[in-house]
Amino acid sequence: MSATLIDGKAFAATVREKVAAHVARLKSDHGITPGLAVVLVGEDPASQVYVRSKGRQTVEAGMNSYEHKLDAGTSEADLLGLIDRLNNDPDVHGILVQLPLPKHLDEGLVTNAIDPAKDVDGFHISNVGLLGTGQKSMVPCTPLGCLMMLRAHHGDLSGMEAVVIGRSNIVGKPMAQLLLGDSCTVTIAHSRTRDLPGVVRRADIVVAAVGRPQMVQGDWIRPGATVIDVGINRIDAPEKGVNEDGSVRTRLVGDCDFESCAAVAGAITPVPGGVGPMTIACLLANTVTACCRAAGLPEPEGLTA
Ligand SMILES: NC(=O)C1=CN([C@@H]2O[C@H](COP(=O)(O)OP(=O)(O)OC[C@H]3O[C@@H](n4cnc5c(N)ncnc54)[C@H](OP(=O)(O)O)[C@@H]3O)[C@@H](O)[C@H]2O)C=CC1
Ligand SMILES: Nc1nc(=O)c2c([nH]1)NC[C@@H]1CN(c3ccc(C(=O)N[C@@H](CCC(=O)O)C(=O)O)cc3)C=[N+]21
Repeated sequence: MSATLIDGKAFAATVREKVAAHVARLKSDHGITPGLAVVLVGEDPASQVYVRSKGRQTVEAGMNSYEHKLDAGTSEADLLGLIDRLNNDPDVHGILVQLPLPKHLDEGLVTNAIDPAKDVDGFHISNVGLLGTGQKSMVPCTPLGCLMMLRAHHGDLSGMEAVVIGRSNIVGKPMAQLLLGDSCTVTIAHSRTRDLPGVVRRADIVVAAVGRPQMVQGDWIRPGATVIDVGINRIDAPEKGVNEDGSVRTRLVGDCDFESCAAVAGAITPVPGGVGPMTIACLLANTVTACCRAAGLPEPEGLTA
């Protein structure tokens, strides 16, 4: 491997320290404790892991964590009722509804029911529109975490060729907006893109958000490019043996083939320990930002886009 490893886990720890320091000041100087409400509908095991992790890190940063676990059959009206209560609760500064939701619930409707000022995911159409027009908004956590790592690694990004693979509303599109905001020349690739390897070879910055394990190959990467791997994919790892119940053990991999990409890239994020921990750190950062805006206080520096 010749690439520099961008250590998202370590970077996330520094973001959380900044958040904790700001939270301590809000408490001591203003008597305000930021609060984050996380709503989980159903029992998806991966979602339960993330929600637990979010709750623990929220408390570790000195903030209040409110977890709402609803059963998988919860009606849309009940969920909207909860969101309405959270919107009107002055102790709650950030609201996150864990996605995906069970099929009978309309994700768009639910997301847009959240008060945009408390929308720490940045998924509300108002925040999407503000980001798209270069105005102050709540910025989606995963792309924000990627941007922070890119800025820390490169300094100024202006004029760089960036290729984002994936056009989802939660990762690909907001990532492209942020890179454009930093004056990159941005290409968004997706499943209909012709000659994806050829498109990716142009890039100084590659952000892979596809959901296909180890798809991006080393020979797609321009030598020296920076590779940000957003993918979180669980694959069978028979080399790790079997669980007690006889099922095969698994491991996490990204959307990039780490070995071959790291041999060519200038810098690369690992999976795990890359974008994932930064996503949660940015969620905490957004909660503090939302709290400061609500209180009319100055926002922490370096924690928004
Ligand atoms: N680290 C973190 O914190 C987070 C990680 N993730 C991970 O990031 C990945 C992407 O997530 P998300 O954006 O929600 O996924 P989506 O499934 O919503 O979007 C995937 C995108 O990849 C494109 N795509 C699929 N197959 C190909 C292909 N063969 N070639 C080129 N493009 C392709 C799709 O194109 P099209 O639109 O044409 O179908 C789509 O735009 C997943 O692995 C997810 O687990 C997600 C959120 C947070
Ligand atoms: N409303 C909403 N907002 C989200 O931000 C959101 C969501 N729904 N639904 C699911 C996705 C996924 N996501 C991750 C967060 C942290 C890690 C993370 O910390 N991953 C660790 C590994 C964790 C493990 O071992 O499973 C790592 O990459 O090192 C991963 C994925 C947030 N998401």
